[in-house]
Amino acid sequence: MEPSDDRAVSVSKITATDITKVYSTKKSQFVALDRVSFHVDAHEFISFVGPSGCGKSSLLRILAGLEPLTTGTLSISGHEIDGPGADRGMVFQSYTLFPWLSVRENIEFGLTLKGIPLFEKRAISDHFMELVGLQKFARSLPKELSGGMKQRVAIARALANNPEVLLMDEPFGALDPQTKNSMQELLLRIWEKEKTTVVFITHDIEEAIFLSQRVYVMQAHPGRIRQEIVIPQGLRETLECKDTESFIKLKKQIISLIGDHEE
Ligand SMILES: Nc1ncnc2c1ncn2[C@@H]1O[C@H](COP(=O)(O)OP(=O)(O)OP(=O)(O)O)[C@@H](O)[C@H]1O
Repeated sequence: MEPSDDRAVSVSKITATDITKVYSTKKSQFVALDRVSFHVDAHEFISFVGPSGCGKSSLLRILAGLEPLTTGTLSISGHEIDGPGADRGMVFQSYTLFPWLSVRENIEFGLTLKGIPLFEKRAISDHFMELVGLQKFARSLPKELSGGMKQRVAIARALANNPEVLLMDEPFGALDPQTKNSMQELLLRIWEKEKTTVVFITHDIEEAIFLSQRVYVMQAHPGRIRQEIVIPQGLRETLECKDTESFIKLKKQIISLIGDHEE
């Protein structure tokens, strides 16, 4: 189930050291993130969970280069992040497809901007449409798709640009439970196949345990990392694993970690 990733020889893809984020207004300052340090190795799937307001989205926006950090350092493959870049693909909760473009055109959007030749573009979009099971919908417009299908296009579009890291902010948060489950299985399959490095943000503790190799549990006021939880290998084989004793035990452990700090 795990990709052939020997942690002994793996290199940190993302290194964050003592990141602080302070939002300033004319009258006040608000510390959203306080000395947050973490690392993500190449090909790892990492999640951040925590109560509302703990700074999860701020952290992802900083990783995406959409928001500057206040102090600290943050690098991807040794290069400091100083703005958005093609090395990072993003998938948000809200559907961000271009409504006037077909599924194929949405997936090819970044490739068109890069001037990739047509035959190469077609091969890449074919591969990713197949990966997310949307070959039959190549010509459909986003308005003709369900929420789950739109997110599959968003994932395919992000991956088509061959990013070093895939950043996902509650991508399945708006989906019904059944669709959410099938999207989680699909994402896990894609991750195993493509060996993408993924940073995933979610409120859903089950989702984080099911998808991730490690989970960073955050606390709020100010936003800090409370604990790093390593998910045991072999725990997350199929969706049924969510009903096993060890899965439920881990879930309770994370809930109590978050709960302790919400009082
Ligand atoms: N642009 C901003 N200006 C001022 N404060 C902000 C800004 N963006 C976020 N904050 C504050 O920073 C804190 C962290 O916000 P953030 O959205 O990162 O948390 P979150 O963990 O993603 O929350 P949620 O799970 O509810 O989405 C919150 O208290 C929020 O009000």
